[in-house]
Amino acid sequence: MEKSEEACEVVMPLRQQPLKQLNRIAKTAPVDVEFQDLTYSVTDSGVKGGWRQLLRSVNGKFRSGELTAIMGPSGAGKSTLLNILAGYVTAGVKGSIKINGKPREIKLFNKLSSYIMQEDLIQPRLSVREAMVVAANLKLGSKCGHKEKMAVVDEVIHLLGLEKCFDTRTEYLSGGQRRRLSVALELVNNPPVIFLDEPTTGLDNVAIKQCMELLQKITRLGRTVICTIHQPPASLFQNFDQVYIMANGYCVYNGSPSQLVPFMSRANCMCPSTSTPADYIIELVQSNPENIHVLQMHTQNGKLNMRDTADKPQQPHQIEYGVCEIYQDTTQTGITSHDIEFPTSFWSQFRIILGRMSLQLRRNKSMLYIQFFHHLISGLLLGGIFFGTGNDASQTISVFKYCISINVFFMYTYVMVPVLLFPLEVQLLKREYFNRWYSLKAYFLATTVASIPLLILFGVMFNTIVYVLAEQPWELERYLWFNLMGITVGLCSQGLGYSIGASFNILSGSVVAPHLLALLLALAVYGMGYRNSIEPFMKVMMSLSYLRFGLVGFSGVVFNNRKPMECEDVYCHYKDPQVLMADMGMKGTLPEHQFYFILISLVLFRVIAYITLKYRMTSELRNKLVHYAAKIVKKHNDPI
Ligand SMILES: Nc1ncnc2c1ncn2[C@@H]1O[C@H](COP(=O)(O)OP(=O)(O)OP(=O)(O)O)[C@@H](O)[C@H]1O
Repeated sequence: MEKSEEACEVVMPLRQQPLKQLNRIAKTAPVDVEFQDLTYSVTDSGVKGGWRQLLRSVNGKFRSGELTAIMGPSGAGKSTLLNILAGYVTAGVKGSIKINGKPREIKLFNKLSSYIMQEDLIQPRLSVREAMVVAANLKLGSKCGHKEKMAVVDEVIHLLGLEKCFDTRTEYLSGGQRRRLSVALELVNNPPVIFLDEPTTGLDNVAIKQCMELLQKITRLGRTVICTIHQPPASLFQNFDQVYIMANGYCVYNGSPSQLVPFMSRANCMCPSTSTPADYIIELVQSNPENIHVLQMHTQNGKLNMRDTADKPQQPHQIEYGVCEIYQDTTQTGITSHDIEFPTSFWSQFRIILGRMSLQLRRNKSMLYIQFFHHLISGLLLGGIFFGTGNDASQTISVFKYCISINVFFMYTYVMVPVLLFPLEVQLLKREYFNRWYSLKAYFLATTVASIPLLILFGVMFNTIVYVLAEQPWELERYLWFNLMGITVGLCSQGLGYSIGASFNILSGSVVAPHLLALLLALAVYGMGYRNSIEPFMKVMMSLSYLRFGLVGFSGVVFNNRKPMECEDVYCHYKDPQVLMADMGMKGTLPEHQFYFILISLVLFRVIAYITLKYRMTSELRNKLVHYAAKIVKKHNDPI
């Protein structure tokens, strides 16, 4: 940090220098994005026919080395067009999208482009430097050495004016700094195409100006920069190389900002000298739908491009790269799976993500304290309630309730944490996964592994407290099995929590989870006390509840292979705990078997969570399923 500040003082600030590092890592040719007759509809029960057209046969071409703004009033279809061009939405789209004149290969295109979403989704509890280093490690791969990566990080940080907050934690950044960091994170691998959804929203005028300057700088690297913008300040309108104005799913202007006034004159919509052209055209299309029709006819729905010069040739000095590896890939027919791989290997991705998660976990002090005290206090309370019952024959039923309570503790604790926290994590994952930082498998494995040490640490602490306070037998094997049961029930519950957290938002998840847990708990204790008279159907149902295995497992650990308990009364019915095991329908059960069944549930829940995540992340798959489902429903509803 000090070093970079020193350097800034004595030499020309880096942001004024040519961007050597970024230029050096750019191995891709410039990319032009062209679209023709792009139409997109969604199901909407509120409109006639059940379908709503969001894009209506729009056309256009966004060139490399140019900063293009997609503008228009709210609801015009700007974000929809951006999502489609970026490949975020694919199903239900008609028309063609070409990359350098060739049909777009979505997976290869994702490798060429970065999408910066409207919400600044940035990993918390990392400094700007750490967040950038993680991005560089994941996005630049092993072909680039550590020194080169750091040089790129330095250059991007200075380019975006983030040097002052190099060591600031991301959660303490201002709105403008967060926005710049979102751009910086995606810029480290210098992608040829950058999409930005509303990059100026929520920024003040100075920040908007800085943001525009930044986008222009990136454009000068030969990048294709496409952003949506609601209504730019008049002073900045002319800074765009191309503007694409939309209204009600149509294109009403496509061309250079300077050509907008002559264009409106030709369409008999003279712009008064008191209005700025950008504001005026938006007012026009908002005030009267007929104007949309007139303007879209004049621009042939985007086919005509009103450029200052008919077709600006690429400025050779801007593009300094000779080798066009990825471009060649995109135009080759024999695409190998290697072409669409991630920049780093699976294990490197896993290692980097795990490192980041561990650091974030360590820094989340309040969460650590809460978990520590939750386990400690719960352990003391539960141990206090069942104090000294472990070998008391008059309390055998209490010991069984003790097993239920421990099971319930592990269940609620480890289900509810991911239910409440994972939906936020999914939002962050969305940005990084869509921009191809890493594979979902590497992320999911890292998430699973990162949570294990704390679960073991706190789980063993809780178990030891309740074991000692309840005065369970001092036998190492029994104590180890007791811990193993608790930890597997905890891990299994965590898997269930991930499945719920990956499927629902926080609100829905916190309603669904307790209902589901109540059901699993009811199945776990169903028929206890009725010996073996449980109906076969209910036996099958009970086998669906991992809590049943947990309960039987804990009971087996506590009651199996022990001498008769001490009885101080005249008669103790459950002096031999096996009598209770028989009454509860658990006689002859071995904790090992219960442990295996819990393991199966554990794997099952993780697989469900992974598939759900994959479904949520892969917009293509999700959109296709929704699209086909809607088509089937429509078919059935249509009168023959
Ligand atoms: N999945 C959907 N189902 C139904 N309508 C949708 C869907 N997605 C978008 N829309 C509608 O399509 C229209 C265009 O949406 P879009 O988000 O592209 O607008 P926009 O121009 O980006 O607006 P803003 O500037 O307010 O963000 C809006 O009227 C929106 O309500």
